[in-house]
Amino acid sequence: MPSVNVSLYLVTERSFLPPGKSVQDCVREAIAGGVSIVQLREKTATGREFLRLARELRDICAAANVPFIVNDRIDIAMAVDADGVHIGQEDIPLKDARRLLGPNKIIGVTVKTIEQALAAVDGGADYIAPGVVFPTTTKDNAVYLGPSGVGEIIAKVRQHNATIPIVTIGGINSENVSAMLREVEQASGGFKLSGVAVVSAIMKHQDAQLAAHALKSCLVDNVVNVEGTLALANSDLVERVVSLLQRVREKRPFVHSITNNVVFEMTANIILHLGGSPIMAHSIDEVEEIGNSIDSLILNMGTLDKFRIASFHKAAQKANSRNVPITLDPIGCGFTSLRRQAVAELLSSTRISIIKGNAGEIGFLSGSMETSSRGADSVGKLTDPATVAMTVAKKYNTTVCITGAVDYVSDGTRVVRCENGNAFLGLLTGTGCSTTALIASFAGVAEGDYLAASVAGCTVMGVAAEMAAVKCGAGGEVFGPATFRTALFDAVYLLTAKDVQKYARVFCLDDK
Ligand SMILES: Cc1ncc(COP(=O)(O)OP(=O)(O)O)c(N)n1
Ligand SMILES: Cc1nc(C(=O)O)sc1CCOP(=O)(O)O
Repeated sequence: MPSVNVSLYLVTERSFLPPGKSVQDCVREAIAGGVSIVQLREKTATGREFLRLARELRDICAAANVPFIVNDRIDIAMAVDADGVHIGQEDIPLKDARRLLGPNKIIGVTVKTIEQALAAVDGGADYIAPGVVFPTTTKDNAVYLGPSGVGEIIAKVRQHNATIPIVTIGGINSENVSAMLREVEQASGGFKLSGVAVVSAIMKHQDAQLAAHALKSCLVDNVVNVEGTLALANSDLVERVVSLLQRVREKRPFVHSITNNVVFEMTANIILHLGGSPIMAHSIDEVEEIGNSIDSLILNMGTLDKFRIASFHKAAQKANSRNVPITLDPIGCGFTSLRRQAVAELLSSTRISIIKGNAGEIGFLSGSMETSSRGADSVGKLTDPATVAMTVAKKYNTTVCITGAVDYVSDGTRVVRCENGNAFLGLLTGTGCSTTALIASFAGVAEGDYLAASVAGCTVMGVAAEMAAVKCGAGGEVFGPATFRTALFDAVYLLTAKDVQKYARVFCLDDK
């Protein structure tokens, strides 16, 4: 039997599907997004339902030339002539499964220990699945191995001289997968995983194709036999980010920040580490003069007062007169009447090149009732952030960037999804303002392409966060948000064009 491609393995769970979506549609979309193998796992289905679903999914998978695997039920796998089965340590033993299915069917085995892994290899399994690699709520009481535990199993299996595909499972999503793959490779002494298996990261997604695509793009070069760099992201956009990064480092744009008291030092440093030249000044007595020589202006509405508002207007007038891009970070703009009035006045009297905010802030500007602000924090969720970004961009004739676990950027015509990032970013105050500072630095050299500048800012922050998060765990230098901050700033400073090309996950949503 040729080696099975387990690079992106979808395991189904109907109860996770968004309302109105069928498991068949989800599987079709996921295959279009790059899933390489599908397993039907429906623990609550009756035997008949399971059989019917198995038949339908077998046909969908066969049409796409993707192997179709049945979880646990060898009888159903045989009845529908599936490509194979997946069994756990409590299921029918591998030896009996092989006797029933014959040599030409795929048998995958869950393993939790090195002993179980070697036994499955010696018993003739076609792939093994050590896990869970991260805690998951999809399966109760799953034994947690962590990336280091998975790495140890891979090391022992490879030292045993086995080339069997190894796929891990449990709590994997597009935010944690890149870092996890690198950690596993490190812990195994340099052996890569053959793939990742996911349930919720695809099944819960409104757009399973996009979800699969995002995961798949993280596998490039990090998983055995998944090669290439840009094919899965929008390569033109990635190249634009690379060229903006080079331009910032060559031209050192002079970026003026009128920003909040919490992030003064952080903003100056992130601009400096990227390659720009920061100036932090908010006195009304000098902002106009400073405006004579700057390349980019940031108006950040945190810790707002009437003096800062007056400085905003004076600096903005000067910037508009010189065609210098202005990036507005409307912190908590719907939260108090001072902020509501300030943002309304600024947007009606000033040409703003980019508005960068969280869902609560941009939701407020769109008139949406789905989100609100509690101070600087966003409350609630936008059902369709891509459309909200586009609506606000059109309304204010600007470029809009909504930051969150996934960022959306729109210039009113196009929408781009930026998927890099890491959960640590949410634990460190000021990372949103730092993204604004990166965007503004790129805007200073973007020659009017503010969509690209915004995508560049979000992507650099996201990729740097992923690279910093790799240093978390056994033997690493990141223990929590404080050490993450140091690693993040270093990652921005050290970021190369190659890193961007390898890790950027940016997608132009051309159906908008
Ligand atoms: C790819 C993959 N890995 C692991 C499992 C878990 O299988 P098992 O241990 O049999 O547990 P249940 O799925 O039966 O709950 C899997 N299904 N697929
Ligand atoms: C089906 C399954 N088996 C596991 C094991 O380790 O044996 S973990 C798991 C569920 C993984 O779901 P999610 O991708 O949503 O975390």
